[in-house]
Amino acid sequence: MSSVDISTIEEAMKMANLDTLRGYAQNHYGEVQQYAATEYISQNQALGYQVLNEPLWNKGLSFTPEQRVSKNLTGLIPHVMEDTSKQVERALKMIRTRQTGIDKYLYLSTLKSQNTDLFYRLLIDHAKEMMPLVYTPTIGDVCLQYSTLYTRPEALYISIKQRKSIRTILKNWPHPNPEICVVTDGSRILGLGDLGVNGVGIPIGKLALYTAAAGIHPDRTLPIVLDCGTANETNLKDPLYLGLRQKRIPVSEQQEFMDEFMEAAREVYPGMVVQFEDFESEKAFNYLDRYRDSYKCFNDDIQGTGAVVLAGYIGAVNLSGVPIEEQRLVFMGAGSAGVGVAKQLVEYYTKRGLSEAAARDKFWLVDTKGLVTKDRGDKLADHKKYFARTDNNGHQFRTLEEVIEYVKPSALVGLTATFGIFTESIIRALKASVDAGGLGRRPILFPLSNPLTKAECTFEQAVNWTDGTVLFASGSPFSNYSVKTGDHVQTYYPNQGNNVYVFPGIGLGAILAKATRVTDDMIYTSAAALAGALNADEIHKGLIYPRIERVREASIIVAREVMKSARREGVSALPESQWLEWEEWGDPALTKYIKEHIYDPTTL
Ligand SMILES: O=C([O-])CC(=O)C(=O)O
Ligand SMILES: [Mg+2]
Repeated sequence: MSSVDISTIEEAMKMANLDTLRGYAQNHYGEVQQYAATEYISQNQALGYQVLNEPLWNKGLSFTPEQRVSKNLTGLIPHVMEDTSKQVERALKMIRTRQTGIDKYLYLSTLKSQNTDLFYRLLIDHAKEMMPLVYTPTIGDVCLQYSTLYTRPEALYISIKQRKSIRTILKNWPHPNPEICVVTDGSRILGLGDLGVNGVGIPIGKLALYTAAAGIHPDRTLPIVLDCGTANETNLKDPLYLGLRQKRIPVSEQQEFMDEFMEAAREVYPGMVVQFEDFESEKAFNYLDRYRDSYKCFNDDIQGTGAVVLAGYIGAVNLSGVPIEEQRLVFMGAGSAGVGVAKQLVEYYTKRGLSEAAARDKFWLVDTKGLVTKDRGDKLADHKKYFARTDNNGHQFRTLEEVIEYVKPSALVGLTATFGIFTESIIRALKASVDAGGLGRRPILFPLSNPLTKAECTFEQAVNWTDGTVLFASGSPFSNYSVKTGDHVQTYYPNQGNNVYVFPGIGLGAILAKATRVTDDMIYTSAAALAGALNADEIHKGLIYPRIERVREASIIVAREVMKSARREGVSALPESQWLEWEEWGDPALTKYIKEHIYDPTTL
């Protein structure tokens, strides 16, 4: 809580002893300051090895000579005194000389468990290089190998066998009052399928981003995996697998387990926002529907992905030369993310004045059986029915090629978890259909599946097969691509349309507004806020998202707008007087409040 006015607490220290400081803090400070005061007391009382072994107190080699004496640290650390930047330099050297993504991840994970400030300094200041190591794509490999990589617990593991003890388990978490929980059942980890308990890497990674991108205090985050068995045969056969060695339980049994979990979580941590992550589609939609009106929760894959793609789509349409009324979108993939994104875009169109039916008409969803139509003859999953087409005159379009030929889309979105499914002929057909509408028009192509090994096409392919005209966003990060013709080098910049641009801000906004629900408008607002967060340089470069180095700035803007939406929606439990004050002073006052309430790693 470095943003807390420690000098004031120090003043309190002068006038009171440590015991009365706590009372002083309770009487005079808000919750955050109380937390800081407690931290302050603990830090000042802890000595020697205890300080070094507590990642939030450990300052590595930055302890001053006085601190080394007063905290009994002399001789426990090397003699040199270094500032943060020197220690960041060492960490960077270490990471850059490791050979594999996993090795780099393991180093970072150890650092995180030993020196919180240093880890987050590194992650925040070197976001472009570090985020892919802590999150997608590396986290995908980590989850695949988690049973082997495991050395220590970093999350709560709640198995169906422990149904009766959910409250006890939640209370066993060592940090008081978590504000945000990311929970998965491991059933659809990125595009990698059912990884069972090994999917826990996702909540861990997402919560590290909550801290790096939105400044939620690391001690206030809670990763959880619900172990309901797994359909993954490789895991079940692996003697080192860490989860329950049984097939996934039936959906109805998991529903009861989930009900119990949600109730217990609210009872034990009433202030906590719950983010559902990487549940397979049917459960993802069911749980969101079931809990959204009575719990503080949202689904990142449906709503977070929906919002981030909407933000990018707004930017892309502006650059595409294809007027919004003429846009026609083909979605390859009709799972939680595909349908979630399409619905978010429908909302965008309806907000721009289209009827819901006219908006829905702009979307053609394709799954493994072809175009999703009402009369296809198979039993459509409930979440697909909304988008089932009726304009096919009894004809079924079985392949993506046929659909593109029929629809002549302006935008193609991929959420299939199938590498390379956007082939050269498909991408060229997309370009041709956009070109046919007039000169200077640009195709929108979003291969969004994660990690990179599941991306529907690469950035290089997209550029080459559209003669450089593509407006591109992928879920995992691709590098810039340069093409040399004679002496001229043309560099193309990809966009990363990843939900990391919105979920941290949605969570932070909901927490700070003391939202009792996460409403559709809060999600929609996060997209609009992100679309408006680009700076002049990014607009000049033709980007549709802020550069990833600016994710923290973007998250603060997203959080601010989400807070305001919570207030408009009547779900903010903050006192009216607080809102009136912000209304009087406007965005700068609210932004200041947010900045004062977020964690910023101490830099020495
Ligand atoms: O984790 C990511 O990078 C995006 C995401 O939610 C997913 O692919 O499920
Ligand atoms: Mg996800």
